[in-house]
Amino acid sequence: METIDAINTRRSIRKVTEQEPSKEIIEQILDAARRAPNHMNTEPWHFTVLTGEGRNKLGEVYGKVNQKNLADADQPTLDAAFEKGVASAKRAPVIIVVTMEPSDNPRAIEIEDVAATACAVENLMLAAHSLGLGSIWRTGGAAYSEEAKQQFGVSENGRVMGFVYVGYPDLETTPKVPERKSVAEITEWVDA
Ligand SMILES: Cc1cc2nc3c(=O)[nH]c(=O)nc-3n(C[C@H](O)[C@H](O)[C@H](O)COP(=O)(O)O)c2cc1C
Repeated sequence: METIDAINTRRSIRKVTEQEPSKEIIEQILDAARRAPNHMNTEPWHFTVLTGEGRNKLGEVYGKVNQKNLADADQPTLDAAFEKGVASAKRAPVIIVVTMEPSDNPRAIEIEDVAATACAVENLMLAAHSLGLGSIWRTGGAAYSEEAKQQFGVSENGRVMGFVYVGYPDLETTPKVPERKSVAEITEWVDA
């Protein structure tokens, strides 16, 4: 697939089949991720690939965050909220937890490390699409929780950037193309 076609046709894929992509194909998309631009070559990204029961690591985070939002609930309600979280982390056969540690180079700027990691995620998603996989970047409150930082070994200054769900698209559900502003609406040309 041409790069321009991959960019123009990628969609966030919310529904995928249970078929687990091979380790080789996941390594291929991670290889694309690590080629993203990054100022001062800080390479601030890290990827934790969850498959099978490994997805419970994220499920536990979702579960605990669900429970935190239920002040004064009884035990059965708390248990159900936890189980709902565990089930949420089974929505794709592979989930890639993307974390970022800011560089210790005193000249590095944190937002640039965040930007570089976001570029890596886009590379990853475009590579996935070009190889026939579907993906979606998910965050929600869980990504910004202390529980997630602890679970995935992120330092105080680091960040959980999100959870990229990967699998083979369930072809019965065609994602809607979100409306986008035209190039003219978002662009100003200055030539004098
Ligand atoms: C930083 C970030 C976080 C996102 N978090 C979520 C999320 O938590 N849940 C979700 O359904 N989609 C999430 N998305 C996907 C967007 O909803 C999606 O990109 C947007 O609707 C445009 O659709 P497209 O990716 O198909 O072009 C996220 C996207 C980004 C960039």
